[in-house]
Amino acid sequence: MTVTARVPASTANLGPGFDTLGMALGLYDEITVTTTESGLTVRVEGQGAEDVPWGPSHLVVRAIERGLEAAGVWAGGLDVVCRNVIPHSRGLGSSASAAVGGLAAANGLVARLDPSLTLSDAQLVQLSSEFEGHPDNASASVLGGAVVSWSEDPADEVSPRRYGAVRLTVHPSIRVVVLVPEERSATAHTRGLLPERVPHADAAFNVSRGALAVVALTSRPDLLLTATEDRLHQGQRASALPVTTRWVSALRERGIAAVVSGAGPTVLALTTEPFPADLRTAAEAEGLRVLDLDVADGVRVS
Ligand SMILES: Nc1ncnc2c1ncn2[C@@H]1O[C@H](COP(=O)(O)OP(=O)(O)O)[C@@H](O)[C@H]1O
Ligand SMILES: N[C@@H](CCOP(=O)(O)O)C(=O)O
Repeated sequence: MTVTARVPASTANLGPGFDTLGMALGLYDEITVTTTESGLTVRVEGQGAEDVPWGPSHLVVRAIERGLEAAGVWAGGLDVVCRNVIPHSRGLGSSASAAVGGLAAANGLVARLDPSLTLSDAQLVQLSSEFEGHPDNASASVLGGAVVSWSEDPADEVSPRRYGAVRLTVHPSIRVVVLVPEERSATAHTRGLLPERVPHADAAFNVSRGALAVVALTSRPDLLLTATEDRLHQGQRASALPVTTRWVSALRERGIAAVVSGAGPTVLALTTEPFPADLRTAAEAEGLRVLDLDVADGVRVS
């Protein structure tokens, strides 16, 4: 049996929605899994091929195994081929896409073996968020569109944290542009820069902007600039992301709703107009890749 999962990248936070809002983006990794008699073979092409392990500790392999285990299915052996397009450690959710892609591929195998065991989207959101830790990225790659995600504290010490998400339909006039630097930034590192506590006024500020972001994304794109303001994470991470911070400010000064994509360093710009040619030229001259992307649907398996 062979299945292929095509999984989109994602952008998390969208400014104020720290660990909550996300959006699936039209850059895709493809994972092809074939069941074999025994053993494991892994081949990786494209982004990260030289960096990730080609064996049982590979994120995609671990996610496939987790998906099979969750469905109660066992495979004698696996051949896994990853064709990666999503850049790693740039704030485009590559690790969440790897988790979602592996789980979805496993689910494709399960569906062929016994359709009654197939995992639902809600289970995929739960498993991928548990697995990777960022429900804003993971649920966007599962469900597509923009998402509001949440988590609930476990009832006891042995139960897992519970995750949920709903999909929002993004207003058709919203265009997405990302500015992707060459330099990497590990999410774990920039999360470490965040303070334990935040002032109440800043929390209230982000509550208003986060709620407004849902309105702006779905029906009032004219509110995007205000709706993408944030006081909870971007300023706190700025020292680790000087180029990103400069570009976010420069775009916002031109009236473009720009934010740090996930934990950075990519810049996400949401516009209703074509991205200004002078800014594109200037960003490219600094070595940033400027990509116009579609808002994507969720992971698909064939
Ligand atoms: N497709 C993949 N296959 C295997 N490992 C991956 C894949 N994508 C990401 N990873 C792992 O996740 C790390 C990046 O995760 P992270 O720092 O959260 O950044 P990102 O914003 O890209 O998710 C990579 O260095 C790599 O170890
Ligand atoms: N909400 C998380 C999102 C991390 O996204 P990534 O694409 O940078 O891994 C955070 O801001 O830490």
